[in-house]
Amino acid sequence: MATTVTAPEVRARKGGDRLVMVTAYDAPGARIADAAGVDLILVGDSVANNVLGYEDTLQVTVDDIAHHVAAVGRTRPRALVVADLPWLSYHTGVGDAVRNAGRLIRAGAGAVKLEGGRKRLPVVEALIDAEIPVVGHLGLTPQSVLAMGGFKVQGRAGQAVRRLLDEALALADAGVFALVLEGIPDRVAELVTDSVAVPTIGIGAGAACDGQVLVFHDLLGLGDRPVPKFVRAYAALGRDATEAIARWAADVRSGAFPGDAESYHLPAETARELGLEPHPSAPGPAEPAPGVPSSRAPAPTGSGRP
Ligand SMILES: Nc1nc(=O)c2c([nH]1)NC[C@@H]1CN(c3ccc(C(=O)N[C@@H](CCC(=O)O)C(=O)O)cc3)CN21
Ligand SMILES: CC(C)C(=O)C(=O)O
Ligand SMILES: [Mg+2]
Repeated sequence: MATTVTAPEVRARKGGDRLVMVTAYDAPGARIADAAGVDLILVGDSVANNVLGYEDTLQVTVDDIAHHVAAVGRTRPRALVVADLPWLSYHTGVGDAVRNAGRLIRAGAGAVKLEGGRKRLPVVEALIDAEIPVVGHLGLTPQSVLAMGGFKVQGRAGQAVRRLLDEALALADAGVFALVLEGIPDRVAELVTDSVAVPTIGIGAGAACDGQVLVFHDLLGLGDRPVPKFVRAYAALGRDATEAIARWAADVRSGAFPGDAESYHLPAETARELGLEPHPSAPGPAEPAPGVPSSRAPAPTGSGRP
């Protein structure tokens, strides 16, 4: 069994092999991501948009995230599971923040992520004091959507760039083991990456970061709306899934589904006892005594598939 990726191992990847992080919100998503060999799985508060049908991430609660973290954690992935601290779970005091983060760790996370810079330093320090590894998140921070006036690229003006760099340095100083940079110009992310001692993980932050993160549904083409500019879709699973269900629906309506192969058959003996025609691919004698060898039924003639 491969061992789990740890926060110190992620920290040590600064300037080394690029880090790969993807969101996952449930067990099948986590298994798919882990089988692909990603380093980190993010149980993002973007579960709000991508799974729960909300317009923004402000609607999800610690209960919601814990529920999804538990599903991901049950798959025992090799990747490090990072849980987003949702909006208002760390804004009401350091004690609340530690208790809420602790719930996500007990639900199965190996680290937590929170949004914001200098004003989050007391919380970051308290979490680290409580032995909880923390990932920072700067730039386009979706929990600030109302304050930002929309999902807008950040760090475009000189003063904003200087502030971003200062906040990144302060978070790294406080002890975050990685820093997500979202929705900032590539040159700004490069400046931050070259300045901080911890790995940067970019999303809409250009190619210079120490790693990249994307949302599962965006990467796989599972979303229901246009994706941001920074997404590259490597599959069209939403389209494929709709086509598959439509083909099945047509087979149901035409009677082509289910076929023989998808049906159970009466044992020949029972059929005869009831005066019915035995099915050509019927199994042998009904319910043979355990351990008593029975003559095998003839192999099914057709696969039952078109
Ligand atoms: N499916 C999904 N993907 C994400 O990347 C994502 C979520 N959901 N939900 C939470 C946040 C919200 N995010 C978003 C949402 C929209 C834009 C967006 O439309 N950006 C504009 C930028 C406009 C500008 O300021 O230049 C774009 O056109 O890309 C960006 C990030 C990122 N996160
Ligand atoms: C976009 C990533 C970084 C995130 O925070 C999320 O998916 O919730
Ligand atoms: Mg998030």
